[in-house]
Amino acid sequence: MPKIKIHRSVEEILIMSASIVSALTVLPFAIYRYINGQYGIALVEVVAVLIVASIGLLVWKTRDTIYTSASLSVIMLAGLVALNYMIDSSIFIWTYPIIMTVYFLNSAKKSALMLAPTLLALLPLMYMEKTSIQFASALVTVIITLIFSHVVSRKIKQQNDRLQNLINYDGLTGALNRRSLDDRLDLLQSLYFRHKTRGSNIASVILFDIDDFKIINDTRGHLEGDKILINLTKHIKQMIRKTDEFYRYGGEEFVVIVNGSNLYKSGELAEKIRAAIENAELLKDLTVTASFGVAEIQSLEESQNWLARADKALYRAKRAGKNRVYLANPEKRIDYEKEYEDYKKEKSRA
Ligand SMILES: Nc1nc2c(ncn2[C@@H]2O[C@H](COP(=O)(O)OP(=O)(O)OP(=O)(O)O)[C@@H](O)[C@H]2O)c(=O)[nH]1
Repeated sequence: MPKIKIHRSVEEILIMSASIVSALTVLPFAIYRYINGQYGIALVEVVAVLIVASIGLLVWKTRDTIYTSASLSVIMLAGLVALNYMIDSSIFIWTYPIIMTVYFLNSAKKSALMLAPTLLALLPLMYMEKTSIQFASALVTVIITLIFSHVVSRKIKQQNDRLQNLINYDGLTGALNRRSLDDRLDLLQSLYFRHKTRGSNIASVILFDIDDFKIINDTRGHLEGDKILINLTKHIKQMIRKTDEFYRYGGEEFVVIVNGSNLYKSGELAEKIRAAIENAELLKDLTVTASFGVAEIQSLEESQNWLARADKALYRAKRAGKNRVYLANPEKRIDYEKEYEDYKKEKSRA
């Protein structure tokens, strides 16, 4: 059985670490309360530890980071308010690291929305229990922490977005690049492998390659060739659904990931794209065509193998005369290996 490697995202690692650290931080306090007979408080803390640990486990299993980071934050904030009221306002000191953790886990806007009611709930207690000067200093320090966390979180997000753009998008066409394709295929493959309900995680790849692009470049020039790649990208982005993803795999090769679609449905989409390319005037007075290979996700397979099956189907389409769609049928165990190797040898000699 092949071993499927799972590459965890930074977000997953952050949430799992935050849940472990939170659970381990609160647990000794729960034990301490229990030993001192504060059973109610110990119970709240144990429940918080269990929920927080479950959230970490959920991320590990489902790889969802959006809902789990929000849930983790809500639990921490609810625990903070509950313990402040159950013990006393000495617990308020935990507000500072919790504000930072919430901003660390969520967007600045979401964090502000979660923190506003929490702080409003804590203020009456602080007002009642603290002297005016203590209340004022708590208020000022919380506001400073909030402003600082908010500004830093927004700045990090801006820089992160810019960096993600550079890392994940192709500079010429603006399509997603090969690096993000590799990550995405890995994720889809591992989700498909892990989930029992396979039907909901089905996906297919359409890999296509512009026909005779070298000749187009040689006759019309490289800049005109670039225009074709740019126009083709615009064209296809308008054709596919919001849930589909479009990538430039390299050179004149592109990939569409069709989420929730089987081999035959994706084959139909590939045929639509093929006809659209042929009929669109991507460059004046020139008919551009492309050849397609389509492969459906299958279990117990490395993601690169999934793409390689589409690649083999694409080469068969090229060999059969180009400007056509071929499907990689997972059930049909025909050995295309030799044909594929011969074709590659032939290509490298040309
Ligand atoms: N204009 C332009 N050309 C590119 C770019 N990237 C790769 N190419 C060219 O794409 C051409 C690909 O040539 P081949 O791999 O021989 O493929 P082909 O001519 O399309 O032939 P078939 O695949 O057999 O149809 C090469 O001439 C590359 O220089 C690019 O970003 N812009």
